[in-house]
Amino acid sequence: MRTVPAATSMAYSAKIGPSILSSDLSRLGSECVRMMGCGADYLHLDVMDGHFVPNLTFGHPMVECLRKSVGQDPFFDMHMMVSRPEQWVKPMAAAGANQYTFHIESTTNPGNLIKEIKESGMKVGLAIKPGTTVEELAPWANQIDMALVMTVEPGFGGQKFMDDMMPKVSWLRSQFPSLDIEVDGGVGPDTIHKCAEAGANMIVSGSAVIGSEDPRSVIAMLRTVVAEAIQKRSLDR
Ligand SMILES: O=C(CO)[C@@H](O)[C@H](O)COP(=O)(O)O
Ligand SMILES: [Fe+2]
Repeated sequence: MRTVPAATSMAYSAKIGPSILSSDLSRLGSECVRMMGCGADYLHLDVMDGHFVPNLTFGHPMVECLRKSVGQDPFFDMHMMVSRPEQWVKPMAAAGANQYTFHIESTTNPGNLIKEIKESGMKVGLAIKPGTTVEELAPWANQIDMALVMTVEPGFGGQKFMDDMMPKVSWLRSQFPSLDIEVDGGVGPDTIHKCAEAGANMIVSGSAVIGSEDPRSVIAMLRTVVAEAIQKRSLDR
């Protein structure tokens, strides 16, 4: 009887999501199309409200236009760096968002928000800032689709990767072997090995991908490193 190779039993896979924050925002639609054409698995869209973080980007009207412009296919992971994330669940779902990733620091009732996001037909991501412990996220891990471990203080692209967040990723991977775990902030060819070894499988990369002359090669390199780490973990089990 044939046995199923361990590698195929892993529930998660390597996915690369460019953060379009560092692109030419006057050409957001074509930048998204360009990233998908370069092999991106999904798009990470950073929503900032000037309150939860000291920077301002865009909201659901922009997402609605983007969806019309890029079509139904690209998966939109909305990174909601906003206070009162409850208020944008329905508008984001209507605008065409696929995943609503909110910060645990921004709400007093994560359980209810998770429920509302699911009822709106979106996947749920739960993010923690560098100062938030992974134990605060853990009670919700079985109810969410993805955990986001921030590797910079949220608010700006182009910051330095924080190595000391990697124990959070390793711990989550050990406790929740099939959970999608995303890292975001300062991730690129120089830092991807640490993320991959710790157990991250969804990789947000802004300036390293967008600022590259060859985004296709950078995306492919990031995916290969993560896929190899996943393969290695599955064989070690
Ligand atoms: O959420 C954020 C910043 O708050 C990120 O998504 C960054 O925009 C990623 O950009 P790089 O750090 O990769 O340049
Ligand atoms: Fe982000």
